[in-house]
Amino acid sequence: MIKYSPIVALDVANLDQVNTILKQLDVNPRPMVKIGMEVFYHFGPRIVKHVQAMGFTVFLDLKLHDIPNTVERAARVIGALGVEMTTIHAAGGSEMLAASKRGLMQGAQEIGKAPAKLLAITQLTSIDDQILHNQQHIAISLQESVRNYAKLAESTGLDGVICSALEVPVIREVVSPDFLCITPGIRPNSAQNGDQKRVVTPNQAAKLGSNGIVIGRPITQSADPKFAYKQIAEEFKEEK
Ligand SMILES: O=c1ccn([C@@H]2O[C@H](COP(=O)(O)O)[C@@H](O)[C@H]2O)c(=O)[nH]1
Repeated sequence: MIKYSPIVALDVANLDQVNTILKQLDVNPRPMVKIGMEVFYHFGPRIVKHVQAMGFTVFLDLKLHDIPNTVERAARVIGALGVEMTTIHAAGGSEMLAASKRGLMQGAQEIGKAPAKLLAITQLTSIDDQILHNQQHIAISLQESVRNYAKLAESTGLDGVICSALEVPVIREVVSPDFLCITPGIRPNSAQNGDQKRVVTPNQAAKLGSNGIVIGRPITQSADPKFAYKQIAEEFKEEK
C-alpha cells in the first residue's frame, strides 16, 4: 500500500508566510505541499512553480466542479503544471469526472510528464450526518454516500478519493487495493477541531488505513511548525 508522508496544507495569506513554512519543512523526506484556493487565487500558477522550484512536490487542491467541457479545459491547464495530485468533486457525476481525466492527461502530455493523480472529493470533512440529511436532503448515511462516490470515482478511472479516515475501511470493501484514500480532518489530541466535523488523530488515520493525511492549521499555526510536522509524521508512521 502506498503511504505518503503527511501532506501539508499551505493555507496562508501571503508569500512571506509561504516561504517561512517551506523553510521549516526542509526535512527528510520532504513532505508534499497542498496548494489550495486561498494561495492559488492570490498568486495563480506561478505559486505552483515557486513551490516546485523550492524542491517540493505539489498537490493542487482546486476542487473542480462545473460542466464537463469547462472542467476538461481547466484540467488541461492543471495537467500542464506538473503537479502530483489534484481534486474534483465526485458530485459532478461520471461525465464530468471522465472529462477532467481527459483534460489532465492532455495537459500532462504537453509537458511530457506523468499525469497528476486525480482524486474525487466525496463528502467534505466539514460535513456531518446532520448537514447531509437536513441541508443536502440526502437520505442515506454519510458513510454510504462516501462509499458510493468512491465506487463512482474508481469506475470512472480516477486514482482515489478525498474522505475522512473514518470511511477508509468501508471504502476498502468496494475498491481495488491500489485505490488511494487521502484523508484531511486530522487533529492531534491537543488541537482544536475548528470547522472540521469528521476528525481523527494522525495515529487513528494510520490504523484505519489512510494512504496519506492532509493537515494544515495544526502545523502552519503552530509556534514551531517543524516540530509539529515531525511529531505528526511520527504518529502517522505508527500503525499500532
Ligand atoms: O474534505 C476535505 C477536503 C479538503 N480539505 C482541505 O484539507 C485542508 C485541511 O486543513 P486543516 O487546517 O488541517 O483543517 C484544507 O486545506 C482543506 O481545504 C478538507 O479539510 N476536507
